[in-house]
Amino acid sequence: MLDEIMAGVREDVAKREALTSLDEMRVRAASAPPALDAYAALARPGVSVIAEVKRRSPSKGDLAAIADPAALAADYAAGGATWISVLTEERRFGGSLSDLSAVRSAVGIPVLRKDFLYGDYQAHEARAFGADVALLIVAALDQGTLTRLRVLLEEELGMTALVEVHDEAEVARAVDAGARVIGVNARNLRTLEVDRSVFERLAPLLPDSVLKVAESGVRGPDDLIRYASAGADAVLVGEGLVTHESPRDAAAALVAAGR
Ligand SMILES: O=C(O)c1ccccc1NCC(=O)[C@H](O)[C@H](O)COP(=O)(O)O
Repeated sequence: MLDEIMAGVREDVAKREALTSLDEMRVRAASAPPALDAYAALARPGVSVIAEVKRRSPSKGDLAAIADPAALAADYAAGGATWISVLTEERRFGGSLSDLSAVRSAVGIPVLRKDFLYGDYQAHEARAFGADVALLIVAALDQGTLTRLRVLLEEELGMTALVEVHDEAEVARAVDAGARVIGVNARNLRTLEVDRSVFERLAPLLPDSVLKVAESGVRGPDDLIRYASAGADAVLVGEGLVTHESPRDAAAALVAAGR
């Protein structure tokens, strides 16, 4: 699944880079307003909620017809979310960079670009379109690229890197790359099944200094409480919010449970 997604992402990035060069994207990133301190926002007491703008997914197909991603993000922020996550991958998730910039304009809290980054172009693009955080998936990157992109995002672009792992070996690689925020994704990339016990297994391996994000499988407050008792500092929630009749109320209920 990951290889198929990456192949499509590479084709799409090549098309965008043919229109706007890396040099031009660097200039756009450098002229964007400074990134918000997403790390500090997540480090506050309690379990934070990262609320995701997610239209569809490989595992579930269409999830929600999101006509106005900015309005959805504003609802999440009003519900007390700490970050907004925006899926920008187009082919499998129906996202876009337009969604990212619309959300950026609508909220004053940190915004995560959730995509399949493999190179400098996408990192500069994330910053140029207003992201404060970008996802790095360990399984998609060799160690040199993982470390280089983490440094580019955090030390050059002033952003925060959310480094995503699925197993013990990837935890070691994320720590070696200097990750300060690590997300454990409970969704198996081969079977696409969600197993919340993966967080319970991997969280004890993460250094105390690292902020721990539990990704996938939060359908309501009970799931947040389960992740919290295993040491989560934050939960990242997509389907459970976008499919709710009131995403704002659903976000608020999670935020209340996380306090
Ligand atoms: O959601 C998927 O089907 C998926 C498949 C393959 C790679 C990534 C995938 N999802 C990205 C995510 O990590 C989730 O959107 C995020 O953790 C939220 O998960 P959920 O709350 O279960 O929608």
